[in-house]
Amino acid sequence: ILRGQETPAHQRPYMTSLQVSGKHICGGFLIADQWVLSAAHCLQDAGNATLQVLVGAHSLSEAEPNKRLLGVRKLFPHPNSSVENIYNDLLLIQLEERVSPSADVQILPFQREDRSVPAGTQCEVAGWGFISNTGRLPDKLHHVELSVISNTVCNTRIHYDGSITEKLMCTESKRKDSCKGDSGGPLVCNGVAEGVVATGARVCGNWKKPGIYTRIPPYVDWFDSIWAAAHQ
Ligand SMILES: NCc1cccc(NC(=O)c2cccc3[nH]c(C(N)=O)cc23)c1
Repeated sequence: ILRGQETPAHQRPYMTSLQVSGKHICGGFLIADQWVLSAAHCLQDAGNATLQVLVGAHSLSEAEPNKRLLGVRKLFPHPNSSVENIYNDLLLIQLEERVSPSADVQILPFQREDRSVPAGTQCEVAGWGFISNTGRLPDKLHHVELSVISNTVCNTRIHYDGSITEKLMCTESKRKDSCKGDSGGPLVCNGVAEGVVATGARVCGNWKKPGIYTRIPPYVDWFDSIWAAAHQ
């Protein structure tokens, strides 16, 4: 998170850290008591190493009462996700066990209505990703408030020149921005998850490269199909 602020401890209790060998690689968030939503591109950084999901954390290193490092039962990268492009960059993670909700571990509701978030809406994103372009990683959760920009503006030549589909959305990236390590985290607008941080351009905080987020509503049927199969 560039030019945001350290989050008051446990104030975003839905946030999870996706870890490989005890190292934070991506964000994610609890959408049910055994399910986390993140980004498929995060698996690129994982290779075939063991993935774990940290819940209930503020600090990545310090002991905290409700902090739990959980195993992964099954990974469901979106079938149309690809290393080649930014489309369908979603990963559903089935945890080894159900989490018990607490002050520090809560589910975040996601948007089911497929209506675009109006340009100018103030949303927020949180994560343990880069807090500087030189790649400084924080120990504690950060968040930043970002303004939504329309896909029309985001598709102009100076920005993404037509590559932003209706399954993606953009936020301003002038100074404040999400960055490497924030991928998979939620874009929260009016208390509801509307998007997931996509591994955007290789730059952060450059107004010419707005933040790119995978919109959640277009994928609700996919979530439901996975859940139906898992709970048969
Ligand atoms: N909203 C922008 C946004 C959101 C999420 C992820 C990213 N970027 C990266 O994942 C990334 C990947 C590789 C090298 C990189 N170097 C840098 C950098 N020095 O800033 C970023 C990256 C950018």
